[in-house]
Amino acid sequence: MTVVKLQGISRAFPLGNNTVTALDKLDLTLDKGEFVVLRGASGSGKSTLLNLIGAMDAPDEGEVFIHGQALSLLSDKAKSQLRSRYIGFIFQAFNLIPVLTALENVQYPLSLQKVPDREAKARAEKALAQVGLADFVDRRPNQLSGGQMQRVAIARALVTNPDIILADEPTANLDSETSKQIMDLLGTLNRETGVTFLFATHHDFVLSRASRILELKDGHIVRDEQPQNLQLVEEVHLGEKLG
Ligand SMILES: Nc1ncnc2c1ncn2[C@@H]1O[C@H](COP(=O)(O)OP(=O)(O)OP(=O)(O)O)[C@@H](O)[C@H]1O
Repeated sequence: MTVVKLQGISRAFPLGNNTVTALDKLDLTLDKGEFVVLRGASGSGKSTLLNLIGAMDAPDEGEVFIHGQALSLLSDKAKSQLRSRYIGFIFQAFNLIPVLTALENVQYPLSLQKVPDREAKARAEKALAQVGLADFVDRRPNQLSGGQMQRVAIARALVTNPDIILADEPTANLDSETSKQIMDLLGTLNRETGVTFLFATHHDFVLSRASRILELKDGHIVRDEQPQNLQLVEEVHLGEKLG
């Protein structure tokens, strides 16, 4: 099932008297359950792409479809409803609310959806248990490690049962061991819940966990591969070397 479709997307930003083209006539389809890594040098357009899919920004040309719904036809209110219903976000800086406990942070998106308190609390507890934080529900962000804060942020993204979770460098502020644990957790959640993940990252160890690897360069997708194919390519090269 297609969750996201981008058709002929272009996005440019003004820079002095010039414009910088961040994305250039880009097409992309993401299906339910994919675990997609988005790579590319700094400035290649990764964040711009995530912002467009997350309905946080609009393209200059082309159309973004979420569940077949063209975003350009929606009012701001309808867009934020669609965002809250179908899309979860995980940020590099965690973006937790400091005065709220872990439980309250995770409950927050449900209160925006007007889910009754009791149900919201039960769902938030379940999401925190899913990320291994059942014993930390009453802690505030400053009483948690970086890895634990990112787990709270993951629980907050999951709690609304989104179809897709967008993550911009989710492991950028974590040490490598914690980053690996967080990636393993995202992989497990992807398999268990079927949620599609799309995350921008510079970390190479993530590649072995991906079901699809996209690479952006100068606003274009220059690579779109499944790891099995990658392995095949590596084997062929190896075969060539051995042969
Ligand atoms: N709000 C903006 N105003 C002006 N230029 C912008 C804006 N947002 C992005 N750009 C430019 O668009 C291009 C793509 O930026 P983007 O942030 O999408 O890249 P990125 O791949 O996410 O980079 P990084 O890995 O450094 O986060 C860059 O040249 C950037 O300078």
